[in-house]
Amino acid sequence: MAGRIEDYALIGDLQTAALVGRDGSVDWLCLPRFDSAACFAALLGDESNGRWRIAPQQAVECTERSYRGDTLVLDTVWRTPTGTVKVTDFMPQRDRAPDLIRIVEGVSGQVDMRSELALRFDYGGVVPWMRRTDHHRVAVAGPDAVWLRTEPPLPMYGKDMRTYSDFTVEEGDRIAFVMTWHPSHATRPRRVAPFTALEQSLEDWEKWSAQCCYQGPWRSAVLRSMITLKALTYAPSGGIAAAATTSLPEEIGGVRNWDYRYCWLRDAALTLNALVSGGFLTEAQAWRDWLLRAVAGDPADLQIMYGIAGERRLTEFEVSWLAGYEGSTPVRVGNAAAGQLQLDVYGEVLDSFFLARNSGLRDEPHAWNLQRSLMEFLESKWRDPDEGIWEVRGPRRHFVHSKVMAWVAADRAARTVEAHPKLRGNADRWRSMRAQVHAEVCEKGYDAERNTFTQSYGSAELDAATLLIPQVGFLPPTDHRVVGTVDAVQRELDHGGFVRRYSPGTGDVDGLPGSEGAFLACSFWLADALHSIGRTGEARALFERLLAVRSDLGLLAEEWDPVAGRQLGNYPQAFSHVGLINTAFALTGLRGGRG
Ligand SMILES: OC[C@H]1O[C@H](O[C@H]2O[C@H](CO)[C@@H](O)[C@H](O)[C@H]2O)[C@H](O)[C@@H](O)[C@@H]1O
Repeated sequence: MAGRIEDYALIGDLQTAALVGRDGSVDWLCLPRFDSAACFAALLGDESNGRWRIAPQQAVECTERSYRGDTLVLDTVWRTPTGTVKVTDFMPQRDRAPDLIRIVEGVSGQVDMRSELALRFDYGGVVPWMRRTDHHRVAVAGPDAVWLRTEPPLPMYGKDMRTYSDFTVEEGDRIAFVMTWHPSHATRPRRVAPFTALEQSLEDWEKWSAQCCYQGPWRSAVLRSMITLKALTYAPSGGIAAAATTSLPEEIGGVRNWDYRYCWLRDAALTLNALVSGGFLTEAQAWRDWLLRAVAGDPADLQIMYGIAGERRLTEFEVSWLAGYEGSTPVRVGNAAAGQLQLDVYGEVLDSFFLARNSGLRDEPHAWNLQRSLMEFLESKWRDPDEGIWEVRGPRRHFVHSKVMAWVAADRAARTVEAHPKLRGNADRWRSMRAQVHAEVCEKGYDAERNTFTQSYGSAELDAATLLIPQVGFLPPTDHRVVGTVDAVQRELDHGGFVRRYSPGTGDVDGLPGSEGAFLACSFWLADALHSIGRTGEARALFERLLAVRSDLGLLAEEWDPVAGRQLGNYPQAFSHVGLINTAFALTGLRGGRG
């Protein structure tokens, strides 16, 4: 059975990522990309759906684990009655084939170890054909091939369609297991030198992390979140995945299980803002280039999300042979939300361009042309109902947050032309749209009796996304409607000291049965809003509560269940880590990720 979500560590090579449990088992890995089929899918089923465990023969869970310094190299340590052993897991940043390297090191005494590899391609459904070739085991099924070897060579044996190796390590021993994926039709992959690759990986990550400009009291939490965001970036294209997994449930046993291994313009724009705030401009440049390629064409064809290389078709289907995380079905691959209209995305994208420009990112003429086309499209669409930031599968509505973000788009476009007169654009028209949106939201999206903005026009429901109103500059934090909204969200969307995004249990809010946990990004937004209205003590207390629910390695899923005291939803999730970074910046008195 899979562990708790927060029991998993993330390792990755900037093209894909693996989740490693406290028991030494890699239970999730998609090869060769984040969104490829998984060859280890025990996370969403059981051991028979593929995993790779290396651990002492006697011990179950490790005694300690940590990332080495400011890197994505994971050390897992077992202290056993006979000795201590360490397993170091990492994926070298890739030139060609992806490698997963696991180095077993004897620390003291002697420990009997076992490696048990069960490869199951196509999301745990396909058992490969295994063969031996000079010091390698090779697993082949359809388009996939995986090569396994050790350095120095160790005997391996096959049993029950798994590959085992039993061995003993003594103090000073170092044995490297190297698993390499490549297309089955290609010639054998080049050999990676595992010990050199380890040194190189440590150096690459330390060098990258050293650029982080945040120097406040929460530096280690901020940097771990930055590293996690970087790990979710698909280096060849600059696309950013929303999370490393599919179908980790928002409710244990429930149906709210979605595939997040894609690039949402919203999540990516917010991620980019956080990276820019942290001093990482190269990623901003890469994502802007990704975006220009992905959305090239008619702005009417803009999707709210794409594949990590810019693919448009993300057809959703259910993986019937996987039993789901703790029985949470269906397991979904693909995401039908790709076909939705979500008006806030335009505001997110224009805001992130605005921030990038103000942060010194090189300007490209076609980047401005793209923003102009997006504005033209939005000018004709902002009055329409949409599916909104929460991607509800019920009927379209006039979501307040969507309209506020349409205001942001018009505001940033007008201000860009004001600041850069050489850029062509009809600032008068955008200023006029900005004024119209503002007036409409304040008239139709605000409930004067309860002194709060609502989820959609005319609705009594609340929405934590309206906490962003002061952050994006729609109204000043001192405005009584902002303060009233903060109070109302605290009163009505509180979930064990954290915040729900809306009330899923009441009425037909999102078209889905069941409930969900507190939404971590929204909880960070409440901390930001509290701080902005001068209630910094409450903001800090909430922020500290949020830091406390991170995993021992500093990772966050999408949601938190305050009753069961466990994380929920896809993992690790960029949205949550972006929230952490922005709140840390705000509470430190530094600029956050908004224009
Ligand atoms: O719960 C309903 C929706 O959940 C997913 O969307 C959420 O995740 C996205 C990626 O992080 C985020 O951009 C969005 O705001 C969230 O609501 C799922 O992808 C949707 O299909 C689903 O309707």
